[in-house]
Amino acid sequence: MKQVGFVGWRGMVGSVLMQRMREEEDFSSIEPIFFTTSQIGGKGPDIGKEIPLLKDAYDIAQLKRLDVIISCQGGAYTTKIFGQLRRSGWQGYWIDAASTLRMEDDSIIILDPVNMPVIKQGVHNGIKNYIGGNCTVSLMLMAVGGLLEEDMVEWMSATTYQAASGAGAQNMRELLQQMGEAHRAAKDLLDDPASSILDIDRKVAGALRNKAFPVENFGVPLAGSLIPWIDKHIGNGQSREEWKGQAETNKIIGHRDQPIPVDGICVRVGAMRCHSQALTIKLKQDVPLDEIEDVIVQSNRWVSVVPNERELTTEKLTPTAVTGTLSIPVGRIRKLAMGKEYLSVFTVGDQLLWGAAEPLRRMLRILIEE
Ligand SMILES: NC(=O)C1=CN([C@@H]2O[C@H](COP(=O)(O)OP(=O)(O)OC[C@H]3O[C@@H](n4cnc5c(N)ncnc54)[C@H](OP(=O)(O)O)[C@@H]3O)[C@@H](O)[C@H]2O)C=CC1
Ligand SMILES: N[C@@H](CC(=O)OP(=O)(O)O)C(=O)O
Repeated sequence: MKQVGFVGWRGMVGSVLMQRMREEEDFSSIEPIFFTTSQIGGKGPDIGKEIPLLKDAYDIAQLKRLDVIISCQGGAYTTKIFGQLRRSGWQGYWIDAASTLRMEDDSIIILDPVNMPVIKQGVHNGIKNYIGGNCTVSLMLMAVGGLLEEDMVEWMSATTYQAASGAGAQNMRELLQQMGEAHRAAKDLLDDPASSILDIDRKVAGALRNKAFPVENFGVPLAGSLIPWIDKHIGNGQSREEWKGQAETNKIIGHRDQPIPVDGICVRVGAMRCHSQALTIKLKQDVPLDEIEDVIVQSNRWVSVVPNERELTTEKLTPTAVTGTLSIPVGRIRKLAMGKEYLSVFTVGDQLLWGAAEPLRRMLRILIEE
């Protein structure tokens, strides 16, 4: 059995990974060893079988014994440990949720329902580093990867509606605190059916702008508002999250020589853990909508088409409907007024599942079944 080390298993992404691995009984075919940066000698997670106590995630000698390491610990850990480990001669497989190594030539971005041939070729060629993609990119490709695979797309533009979870566990908590504060400010007026809605609105706006409003993690209010910037500025007016759209998409599908343009605006909204995206797709030619829908639904078994009707859309194409599931609904599919090659699509996906943990556990399976 392969010895597999887990670092970052108790964080938010790591916990979702543990849950999925238990559900899929992945632990039965490996010898798991759990690591920590802060609780050496403590107890690991309950995985339904005996495991050793937690080992030091900075102990290169321990890490060197492993066949595979899965890290959900974050980029700082990868930056500190990965180079040392490789320089020490370690030849094992490194599977990582962090973005640090994604664009390196000796790594593959993993999203097997979309790029299994690229992954298989990588394993065959001796590539040892397999990195989960950016959540927005992975969810977009789970939704419309079929159109790219069929070479139907000239360019794509995404406007995203990204959940608080993408910014971390503390940010999810802060969003809820902000919601509570906004409600508290208006509660007395809300309880009075005769109160004026404009008075309620004024109270809420006052609370959001108050210096005491909890913004330690987001920096500004998200509840009752939105934030049209995610991650750093890369210097050309684009945010790093927006840059990843084209860079990672083309690497995932293996199109690095003639990249398909992908660009747009990434926006944080007050959803908990589902990212949504409105995509404008310029097709290479006019294709009827029923053919487009066929290509989308046939591309993987998690994607589904929601008919472009009001009731079905509001019921099925929302973060509330999708959260905690692997479903990738795609809806609002229609041609835009700009012309028959201009397609509009809306999609929703759980950013902790397909956007983070699921590609990692599936990559481990691929390696074990090799
Ligand atoms: N959040 C996201 O949506 C995505 C994140 N990623 C990547 O995954 C990395 C990890 O993200 P995320 O899971 O959100 O990070 P977390 O902050 O939830 O967890 C990271 C580590 O913090 C330590 N930690 C300290 N206090 C606690 C606590 N109270 N509860 C749990 N863990 C604690 C744990 O390490 P220890 O046990 O060693 O103390 C844990 O492994 C990111 O840095 C990013 O690179 C990738 C895609 C999406
Ligand atoms: N940046 C994403 C989450 C994330 O972790 O992305 P990446 O894995 O590319 O750093 C978000 O905020 O929603």
